[in-house]
Amino acid sequence: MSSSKKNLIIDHEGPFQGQKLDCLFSEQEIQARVKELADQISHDLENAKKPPILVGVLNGSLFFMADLMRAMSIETEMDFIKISSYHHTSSTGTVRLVKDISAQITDRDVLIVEDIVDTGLSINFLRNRMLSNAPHSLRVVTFLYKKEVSQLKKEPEYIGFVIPNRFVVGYGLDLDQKYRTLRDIYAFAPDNKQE
Ligand SMILES: O=P(O)(O)OC[C@H]1O[C@H](OP(=O)(O)OP(=O)(O)O)[C@H](O)[C@@H]1O
Ligand SMILES: Nc1nc2[nH]cnc2c(=O)[nH]1
Repeated sequence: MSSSKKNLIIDHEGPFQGQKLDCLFSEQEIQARVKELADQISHDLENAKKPPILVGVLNGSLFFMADLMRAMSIETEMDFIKISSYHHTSSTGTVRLVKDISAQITDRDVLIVEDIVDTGLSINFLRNRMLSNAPHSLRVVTFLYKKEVSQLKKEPEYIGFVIPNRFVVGYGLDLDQKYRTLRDIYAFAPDNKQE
C-alpha cells in the first residue's frame, strides 16, 4: 500500500455518517492504470477507418472518460449517454435511460466508457441498445469491475481493476451525488450495503 493512501470518514448526515472507508486506489495508481488502458485501446483501434466514438456513461464516467481520451494517442470523438439504476448503494434492478447519445454510430467503431460494472445490468442494457444501431465494432472499457457479483452476458474488453463486492466512491463514483470529485477511490467495509 502506498504511503499516500488515506481513509475517508463519511461526514454528511444520513445512514452512513461516521463510517470509515478504506482507500483502494490512490490518484497515482489510477492515473498509471488509465495510461496503460489508453495505450492498449489506442493500439487496438489505430486502424479504424474513422475516429472511434467514445460513449461516456454519465454521470460516473466523467473523469475516467476525460483522462482516458486525453491519454489516448489516436484521434477520437466523444458522446454521452445517461442512465440511472441506483438508490443509495443498491441497484433498483431497473435501468432507466435518461439521455440518449446524439451521434450516428452505424458502421462506426464504438467504445462504451464506464466507471464501474457491478451487477452488470447497465452494460447489458447499453450493449443491446448500441448493437441495435449496427456499429462496425462495439467494445466496453470499465475502470472498475466487481467480477464476482456481475451477471454480464459478455465480459468487458478492457478492465482497469477487478475489485471485491464493496461499495466504492471517488473518481466520479458517488454516494447520493457526493464524493465524485475525490481523486482517489475509497471502499465501504464489506457487506455494508444499505437500502
Ligand atoms: O453494473 P450495474 O449494477 O448496473 O452498475 C453500474 C452503473 O452504476 C452506476 O451508475 P448510477 O446508476 O449510479 O448513476 P451515476 O453514474 O449517475 O452515478 C455506474 O456509473 C454504472 O453506470
Ligand atoms: N458509487 C458507486 N456507484 C455504483 N454503481 C454500481 N456500483 C457502485 C459502487 O460500488 N459505487
